[in-house]
Amino acid sequence: MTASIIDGKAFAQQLRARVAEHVARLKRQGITPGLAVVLVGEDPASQVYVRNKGRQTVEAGMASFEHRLDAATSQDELLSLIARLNADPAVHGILVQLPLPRGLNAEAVINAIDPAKDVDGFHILNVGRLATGQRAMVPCTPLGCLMLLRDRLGDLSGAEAVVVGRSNIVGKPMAQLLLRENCTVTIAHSRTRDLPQTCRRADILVAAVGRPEMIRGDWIKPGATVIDVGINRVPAPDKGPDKTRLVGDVHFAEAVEAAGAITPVPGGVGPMTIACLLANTLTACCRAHGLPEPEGLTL
Ligand SMILES: NC(=O)C1=CN([C@@H]2O[C@H](COP(=O)(O)OP(=O)(O)OC[C@H]3O[C@@H](n4cnc5c(N)ncnc54)[C@H](OP(=O)(O)O)[C@@H]3O)[C@@H](O)[C@H]2O)C=CC1
Ligand SMILES: Nc1nc(=O)c2c([nH]1)NC[C@@H]1CN(c3ccc(C(=O)N[C@@H](CCC(=O)O)C(=O)O)cc3)C=[N+]21
Repeated sequence: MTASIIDGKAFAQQLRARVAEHVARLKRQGITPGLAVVLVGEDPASQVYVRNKGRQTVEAGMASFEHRLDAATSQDELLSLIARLNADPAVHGILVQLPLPRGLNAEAVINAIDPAKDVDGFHILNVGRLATGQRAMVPCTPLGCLMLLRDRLGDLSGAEAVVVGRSNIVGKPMAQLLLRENCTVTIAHSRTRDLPQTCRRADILVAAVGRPEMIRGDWIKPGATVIDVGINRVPAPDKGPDKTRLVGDVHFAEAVEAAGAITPVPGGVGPMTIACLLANTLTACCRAHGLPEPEGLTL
């Protein structure tokens, strides 16, 4: 069996177009959704993401506010920027790019964000709301994965879902969303005793590990739907000296022979993350103005 390739790039483009339509309607009412992105330090990968986010925010018709701070920024300086953004009515969404440089306390910074503007869904209040089934801001990457899964499979009820990875930004919220969808959810991690055998149970396998091509073809149940969240830059000597390419956490060439459907890297989950960030910003803006929320853009 050869898997169908889930085109996250095309799905994300459609989602951004729908967001842009709603934004245009809001602007005719005199409201412009605004997203503030805070980047501390000079991590090259983060700079690329932040630039992409800013560009796509503007393309959707929203206002983009970029704050680039020196790596030596103190916790107090960062917290006072967050306080200003919380108070700014033109800012409906705030994203602090992670990881933060050493010396800064990410937990404290995230929990200082107004939960209503927490478009990453990382604030403890949004985490708790998601876990208890209350209306929350849902983390962008898991939300994007869920949209792809629903589009492909429809009702997920009763499916065996295995999430490899238990980070606060991907693995745990992904597991919460799958549980909400009535999947039977297993969360695997570095202490899982028999990872290959655990993965073989999965009708839905989500890989968020950060280890290039770790998940092999024979770990995949025939016909399973595989969502590869991993973004790993590895050397590509075939392309020339010093060249690199992106690979996921799943060994794509092997997995494509076993799975029913699979997301590629790049062009899978990554573009969905940014599209969901824009959707969350739109949702936050509508909530802030007491307007009805556009349908189908969040849970
Ligand atoms: N496409 C996108 O939009 C995004 C992609 N990413 C990518 O997703 C990947 C995961 O990101 P993130 O969740 O932040 O990563 P973290 O490093 O925070 O978490 C990795 C998780 O994988 C587990 N793990 C590590 N090694 C193994 C192993 N050998 N076997 C089983 N489990 C293992 C860890 O287990 P333990 O807890 O026991 O240490 C941990 O729970 C990365 O490649 C990242 O770049 C991240 C965010 C967005
Ligand atoms: N507060 C915070 N929120 C995040 O959501 C967040 C973060 N910090 N820190 C880093 C991770 C990573 N992340 C990605 C977003 C888009 C792509 C993406 O667009 N990827 C493209 C390729 C990009 C490329 O070519 O480098 C793709 O997969 O097709 C990837 C990864 C968001 N993250």
